[in-house]
Amino acid sequence: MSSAEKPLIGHLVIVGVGLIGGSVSLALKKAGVVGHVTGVGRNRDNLELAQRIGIVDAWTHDVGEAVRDADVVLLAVPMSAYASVFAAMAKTLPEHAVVTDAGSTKQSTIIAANKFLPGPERFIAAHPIAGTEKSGAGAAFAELYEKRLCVITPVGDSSATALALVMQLWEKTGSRVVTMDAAEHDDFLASVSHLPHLAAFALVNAVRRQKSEGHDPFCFAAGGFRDFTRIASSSPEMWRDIALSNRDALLGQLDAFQQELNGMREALLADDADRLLKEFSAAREAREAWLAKHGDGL
Ligand SMILES: NC(=O)c1ccc[n+]([C@@H]2O[C@H](COP(=O)([O-])OP(=O)(O)OC[C@H]3O[C@@H](n4cnc5c(N)ncnc54)[C@H](O)[C@@H]3O)[C@@H](O)[C@H]2O)c1
Ligand SMILES: O=C(O)C(=O)C[C@]1(C(=O)O)C=C[C@@H](O)C=C1
Repeated sequence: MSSAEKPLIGHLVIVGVGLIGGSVSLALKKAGVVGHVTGVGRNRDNLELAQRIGIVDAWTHDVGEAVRDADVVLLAVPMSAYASVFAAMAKTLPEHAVVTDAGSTKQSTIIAANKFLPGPERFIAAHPIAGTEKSGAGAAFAELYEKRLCVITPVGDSSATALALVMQLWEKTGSRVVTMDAAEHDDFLASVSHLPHLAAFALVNAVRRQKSEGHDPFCFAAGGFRDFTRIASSSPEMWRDIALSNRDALLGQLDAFQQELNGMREALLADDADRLLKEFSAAREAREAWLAKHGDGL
């Protein structure tokens, strides 16, 4: 970007400068499409770190002040913080400013925007389907979204200009943008993201509860346990919020998963080798097909 050129986004305000918000800033800076980035958060140490490592150019604890001359505002906070963040920016958000987010569930964010944001038509909900089990600005990296999907869930009265800008923003992070209905998004993510996290937390707890004196099953855990449970190292607060904000879809997925486990239990109880083999083979085939098609991200 030459000094005479106007960047795609003059002033970007990121509320929640953690893994996700920090990585958006690093990616957009790397792409040369953002002028000035202000970070908003609660934790001083995290914000100072974010400035030191070049994620933000300035920071504040005050959402209302930060958005006063924003062009784009990105929410990358836990799901339970949306209502208070939207309410805090309501009075000072300039009319031209566009708002997007990175929350893991989409219906709840649209409901919060409709309730608390003036001009909710300039809120374009988004979800980059990329992450790690780590949290905070120190975990952010510019390449997180490269070759990953970003789902955008516009609604009927979404502003066309806001939608175009938000699509460009996410494309500039390196992701492939797809648009989808918010309810459909929440149903899909309940099965391929939220259920696996609950299953990982539950599995670690099941093993943890088996611990007794002189007998620690964790001593014998290796690659299988490590691969299955990496995501159980994720932020408990973040996952509490995601689970509650997609409660109904997740309850449906838990029921379906329990049925699968019951089927395997029955087969085992009945020494039904054929049924076990059939179930294991079908799962392996489905996973291999997924890896072949989407294993590199898209
Ligand atoms: N981690 C992932 O893999 C992943 C992937 C995609 C989307 N998401 C979603 O992105 C969002 C952020 O996740 P993350 O992994 O970056 O979490 P994070 O914990 O790394 O960062 C969140 C930041 O928000 C700050 N914060 C909390 N409440 C706030 C408030 N009221 N006002 C301002 N700042 C506040 C925290 O201090 C923290 O710095 C969540 O909604 C999450 O569901 C996460
Ligand atoms: O790779 C991880 O650690 C993740 O959990 C990332 C992951 C997921 O794939 O479930 C988690 C939450 C999101 O909203 C999107 C992506």
